[in-house]
Amino acid sequence: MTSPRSTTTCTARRNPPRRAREPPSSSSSSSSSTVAVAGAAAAAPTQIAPFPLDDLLLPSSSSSFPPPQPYSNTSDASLNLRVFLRVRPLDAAPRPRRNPSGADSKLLRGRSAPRPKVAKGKSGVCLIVNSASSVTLSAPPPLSSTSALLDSKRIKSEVYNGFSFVFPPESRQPEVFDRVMDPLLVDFMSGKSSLLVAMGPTGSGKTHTMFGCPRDPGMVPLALKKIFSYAVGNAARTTDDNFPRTYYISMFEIYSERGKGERILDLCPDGVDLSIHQLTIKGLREVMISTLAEAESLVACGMLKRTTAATNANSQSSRSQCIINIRCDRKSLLDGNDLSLGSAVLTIADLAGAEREKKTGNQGSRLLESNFINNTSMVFGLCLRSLLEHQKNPRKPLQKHFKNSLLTRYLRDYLEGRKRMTLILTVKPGEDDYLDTSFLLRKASPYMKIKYSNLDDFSGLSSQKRSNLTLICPENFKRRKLNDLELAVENCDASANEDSRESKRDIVVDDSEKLQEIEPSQVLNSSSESLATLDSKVGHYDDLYAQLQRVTRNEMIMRNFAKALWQVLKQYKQKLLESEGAIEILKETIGKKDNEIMELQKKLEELSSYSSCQMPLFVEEFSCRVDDQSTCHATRPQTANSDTADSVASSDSRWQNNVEPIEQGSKNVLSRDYGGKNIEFGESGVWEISCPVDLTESANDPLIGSEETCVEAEGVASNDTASDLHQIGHKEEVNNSNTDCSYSLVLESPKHPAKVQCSERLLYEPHGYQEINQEHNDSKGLKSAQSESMCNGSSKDDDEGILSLSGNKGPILANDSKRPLGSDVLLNEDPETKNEFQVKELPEREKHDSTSKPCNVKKSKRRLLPASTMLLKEFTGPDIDTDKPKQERPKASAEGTGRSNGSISLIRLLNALPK
Ligand SMILES: Nc1ncnc2c1ncn2[C@@H]1O[C@H](COP(=O)(O)OP(=O)(O)OP(=O)(O)O)[C@@H](O)[C@H]1O
Repeated sequence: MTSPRSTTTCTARRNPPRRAREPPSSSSSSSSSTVAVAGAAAAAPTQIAPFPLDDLLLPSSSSSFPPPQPYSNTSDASLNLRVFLRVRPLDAAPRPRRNPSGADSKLLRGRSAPRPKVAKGKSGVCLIVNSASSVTLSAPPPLSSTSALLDSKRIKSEVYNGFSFVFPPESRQPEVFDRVMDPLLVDFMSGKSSLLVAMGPTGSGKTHTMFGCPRDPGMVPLALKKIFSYAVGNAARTTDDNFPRTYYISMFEIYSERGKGERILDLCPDGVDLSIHQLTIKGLREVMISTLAEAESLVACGMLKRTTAATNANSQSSRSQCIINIRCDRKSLLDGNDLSLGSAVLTIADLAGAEREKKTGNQGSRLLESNFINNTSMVFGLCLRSLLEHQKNPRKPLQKHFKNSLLTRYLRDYLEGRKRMTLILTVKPGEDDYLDTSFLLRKASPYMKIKYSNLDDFSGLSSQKRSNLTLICPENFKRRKLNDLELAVENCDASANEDSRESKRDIVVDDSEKLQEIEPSQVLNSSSESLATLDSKVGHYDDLYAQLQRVTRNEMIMRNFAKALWQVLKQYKQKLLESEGAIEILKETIGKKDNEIMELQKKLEELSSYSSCQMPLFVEEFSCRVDDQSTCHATRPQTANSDTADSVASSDSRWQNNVEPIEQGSKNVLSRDYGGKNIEFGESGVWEISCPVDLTESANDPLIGSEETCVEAEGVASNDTASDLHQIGHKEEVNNSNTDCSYSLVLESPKHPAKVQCSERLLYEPHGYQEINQEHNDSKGLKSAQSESMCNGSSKDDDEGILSLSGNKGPILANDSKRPLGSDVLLNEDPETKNEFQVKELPEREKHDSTSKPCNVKKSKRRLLPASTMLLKEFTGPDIDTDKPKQERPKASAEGTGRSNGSISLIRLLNALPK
């Protein structure tokens, strides 16, 4: 093992301080004095004296600030990122010592300047401290009237609130330490890692705040002092819970050499260029420190090694981002086992300040350095801004800006909110610094809204893994390195601390025996190789982990999809079952209905057979009553090609049988039917069925129900399976005879031979029936015709010649053979066709006319003109306006019978007919 003291002996400043050109600002004197101090420090490379901490460190109790609280124990409000603001004195001359009689008083004697005060309203100042958490930034007054006009709309002053604390220019380092670093140290000692970053424009005092100078030490030396005072105190108190702590320091800087990309340099003595992989910096030396002196020497050595250069803005401007890690390793010595309980790392980052080319006057390589510095500052700010926006709106992804610079890659856990970070902003209050100060405050003040509410839970597996690796890798390297170093130390420095070496040799006793036979360089090489192998494995594990995450996510997606699909399928299955149930119910219903239909059909058949056998009433009623002796014919006399099949037998036995004489002398019912007879059509075509009727015999019969006489016909296919015959017309012809009428039906015959039954009824009922419903089924069970008449009972008043209607309900009986006076038939005197039922085929023209009126049996019901009206029209002329609406007709007859003139005339006419 080596000691920090030994590493300081080979100090060589890589970038020796150069004297800067005189900056234009008024702080030139202070700069030169600072350089003088720094030069003095560099002039004694062999031995770096420890910082005079004791006489400068103010006890917390003597400070006006309250005692420090660890951040982790504070209230919820303090869970935000803590942003401190430190205002550099306008004239940053070295401050007078509190105790001028101290050891270093010679350096400052005679050069002590009064502490610069920034008074409110004092000219030359753009930043005024309002309170402990607020400042006001005022734009400097314009230089000329023209620019005053241009700048008239510029914001004159801005107030920035919410800082964790604002350190005024006169504040001293211990005060800053108490406020900023002490709480971090408390957390650090209790095992929590944290980061302190100093940000600000060049020359604003970042390095001064972090490292200070021998007379005015900054946060790092003060923290080391506190750490070791704590360690000594605990050692004096025997043990610290049986958990002895071991501290290590590692330092490195990230810089850019002539703009050739970023590099990492180990700031420890004999440090070399390093590389970064993930969060691990390969080859970074970590030196164990056991005393304050060792630590201070190591830090001083690193500061001397850090790249600095003089610019117009800062005589010793940092040209790199410097990072110091102080690691505390706790071990358990219980049961004699050396078991690590984990490490906490306190990271302190002194960033190079953003700079303007105009101010720094940089050229060449310095200018390239400026670009690198500004770029790193910008990426750092972008990371924090992205974290803030992500926390404000979690739907916004956390941008991976950290990839754009080595510094942000190394500090990724802090920049993504997994570990606590504290910012200290340093600004210059001069008017010349207005732009830099304004830029910094505008950019960085919102960062105080970043929250650390879920520090413990937020670190996922990946983060945890990275953290472990970060801790493990240096530890492994350190162990191997320590073995090597210990061997070297054993050979060259036998008077070193034997106890310490012995204890460490015990830790690695097995390895050391082997390593004694190996050259140190070989050990180093093998260590580097092992580290490289480990790094590659880490990379491999990272890839595996990323793949695992992808697979897990895909699995979740597929699982959810399968669940949703399963639900849909279940719903469909349920619906299917319901449908099947409904189908079963319907099937049962259909079966029942089928049974009912079968029963009804059976009943119907029974009724049909009964009616054909027992009740010839229908046949009789639908028989053609041309006369008792005549026969009916269905003919086609007028067609050209009707020679062979013109005349069709129309008189069958049933027809003849059906034409039975009815009770003679009975005038109760008179029915005249066209139909009931079967006429067979041999060919398809349009046929006309006509029957002349002699009305002479029934001229004196009382007429009832004549107004509602209907004619229906139905074609029946010969095979009794289909009904294709259509009534497509209805002809009525009136001849100049009051005894003859001709009634025709125009039928369309199908291709198949068919039978036709047609009927027309005129009912006479002196004593009356009000309603007659008839239904006919032929012997083959086919419904053939239906006729319905409204009839009223009637009585004939011979004296008056008036047919009075009245009646009772009753069945219709068989008719007599008297020809009725058809209400809707016309008189025809044609002797040849008299009493013949003819079937004629219509000419083509008439076919078209007829077929254009679709007619089927069911629709053939129509309301005919009352027979009385037709007859009266014929005989009396148009005097009787029966077609007019009822309200336009005369209300009552002259006789006061309440009957219409038409009815009276009809009755008179009927009475006048020869019997
Ligand atoms: N609070 C202060 N009190 C006294 N002197 C200060 C204070 N802050 C800064 N200075 C002095 O100002 C000069 C510049 O400070 P410093 O080098 O720390 O600036 P910086 O921000 O680190 O600049 P850069 O980013 O260029 O490195 C130094 O000489 C330093 O001593």
